[in-house]
Amino acid sequence: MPGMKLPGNFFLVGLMGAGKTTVGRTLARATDKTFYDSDHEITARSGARIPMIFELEGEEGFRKREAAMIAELSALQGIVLATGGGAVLNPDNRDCLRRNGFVIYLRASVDDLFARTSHDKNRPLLQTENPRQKLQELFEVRDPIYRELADLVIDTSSQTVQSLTQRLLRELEKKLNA
Ligand SMILES: Nc1ncnc2c1ncn2[C@@H]1O[C@H](COP(=O)(O)OP(=O)(O)OP(=O)(O)O)[C@@H](O)[C@H]1O
Ligand SMILES: O=C(O)C1=C[C@@H](O)[C@@H](O)[C@H](O)C1
Ligand SMILES: [Mg+2]
Repeated sequence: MPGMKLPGNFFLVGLMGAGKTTVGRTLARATDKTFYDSDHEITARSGARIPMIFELEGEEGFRKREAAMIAELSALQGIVLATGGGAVLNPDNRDCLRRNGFVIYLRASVDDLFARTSHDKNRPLLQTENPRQKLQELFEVRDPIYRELADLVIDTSSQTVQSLTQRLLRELEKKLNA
């Protein structure tokens, strides 16, 4: 199915470690779209990594940069956008995503999320004594928000990135042709 022509933009949402960046890249390649990652764009433009932005400007400062980035990127055409895990907390961001593309929620269990994030220090919200519990709390708050926003929910448990991408392509084709 590589090179499949699907219309519009795809926006990936989900918690830290859900695979938005990883799956987003392969999905973009398979659909001939341009890949963007809001976290990477914020880092590239500010010249500061995310933990540094949190340190200097607090989470509030980061969220302002994130909202500006989501507004700008979601207005583009023919893209796959991996959003930051917390982007959906802002109703303006949710509106931008809803209006400008097809929203995919990559859903994963807290155990999987923990396993996929535990070796990476680049996520300031998980630099706590008990990152697993933090992920559990974030899951409880955000899972209903991701579900409400999403046009498609994909369960990522026990699935490789390749098989997930193939499944996504099949589901997208079905939905978009329905
Ligand atoms: N389906 C999967 N199976 C196994 N490992 C995966 C899967 N999806 C992603 N990973 C791995 O989990 C880690 C986190 O993935 P990724 O960075 O894509 O998550 P993310 O959703 O973009 O997180 P963040 O919101 O923090 O940016 C990476 O090391 C990636 O290779
Ligand atoms: O879940 C979150 O709130 C975050 C997720 C990451 O993608 C980054 O956007 C940042 O670390 C915050
Ligand atoms: Mg990411």
